[in-house]
Amino acid sequence: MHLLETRDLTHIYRGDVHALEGVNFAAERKSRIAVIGPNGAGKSTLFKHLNGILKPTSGEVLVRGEPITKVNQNEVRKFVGIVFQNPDDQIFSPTVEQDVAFGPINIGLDETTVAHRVEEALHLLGIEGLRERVPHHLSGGEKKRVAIAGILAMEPQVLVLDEPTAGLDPQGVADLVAFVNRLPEEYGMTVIFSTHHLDLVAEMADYVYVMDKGMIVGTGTVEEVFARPELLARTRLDVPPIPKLIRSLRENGVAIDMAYTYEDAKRSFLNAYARRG
Ligand SMILES: Nc1ncnc2c1ncn2[C@@H]1O[C@H](COP(=O)(O)OP(=O)(O)OP(=O)(O)O)[C@@H](O)[C@H]1O
Repeated sequence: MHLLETRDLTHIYRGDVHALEGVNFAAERKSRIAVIGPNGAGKSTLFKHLNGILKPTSGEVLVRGEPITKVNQNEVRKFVGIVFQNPDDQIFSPTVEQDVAFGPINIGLDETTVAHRVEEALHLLGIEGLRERVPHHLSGGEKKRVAIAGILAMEPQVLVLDEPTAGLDPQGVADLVAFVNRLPEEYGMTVIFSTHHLDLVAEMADYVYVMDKGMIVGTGTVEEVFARPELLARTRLDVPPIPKLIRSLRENGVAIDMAYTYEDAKRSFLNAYARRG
């Protein structure tokens, strides 16, 4: 049994837009999953099915093995939290603090629990200083943190992030990566995210689903997917510079370990250098 699963999921929007066609997707506990693919591939549509915002045209979504249609809506929302691409779509309270409290209040938690969860979420995102601010007056990156805090305050087991780095500055991206990477080990959470930046896949995922035209066209570990440049090219994505350089060096006879991130590459280069004596 998977923690979260879609079986033959098909979604046709009004106007005969075939956004998803027979998608089989599965996520396990504590996994970090990237969903990649070009604009319009169906990533956001898939995500909206994962907590029942959309209803399938055909196929089904299963939460811990149970059809989502049989699970109480509140339970589903507690289980799977989605942070949308545009934070303006989910921020609407007069202050940051109230906004982060909105979800927990809505699922009927008592005042003390709500206060505790809000504190923890503000702290985790490092935005305690913004608590009295009007969300609509915040910068894009600040709003993104507020949106994530609002979802985390629900303590979901699955956190879905739709293009989480959109609008973040480089330090904001680094902070987000470090923060998200702690969630599986420290909180037992599963993280599912979409991105157009393959560097982020290397930094933040263990497993990858490649989508194109509403279908899953490839899956595998980061290593497996990056080893298939033709698959990435088909979806208008390219292998990032670090693994590309290291692969090229290996093909040219340099004994160096494969690496996908900056830190791993540094280690590989130093090891190769040391081996040369
Ligand atoms: N509400 C809607 N009504 C009709 N068509 C829609 C709707 N939302 C999305 N679509 C269409 O469904 C397809 C999949 O869109 P979706 O937003 O899921 O793709 P995506 O992979 O998330 O794209 P992006 O990378 O641009 O965010 C696209 O052709 C899009 O135009």
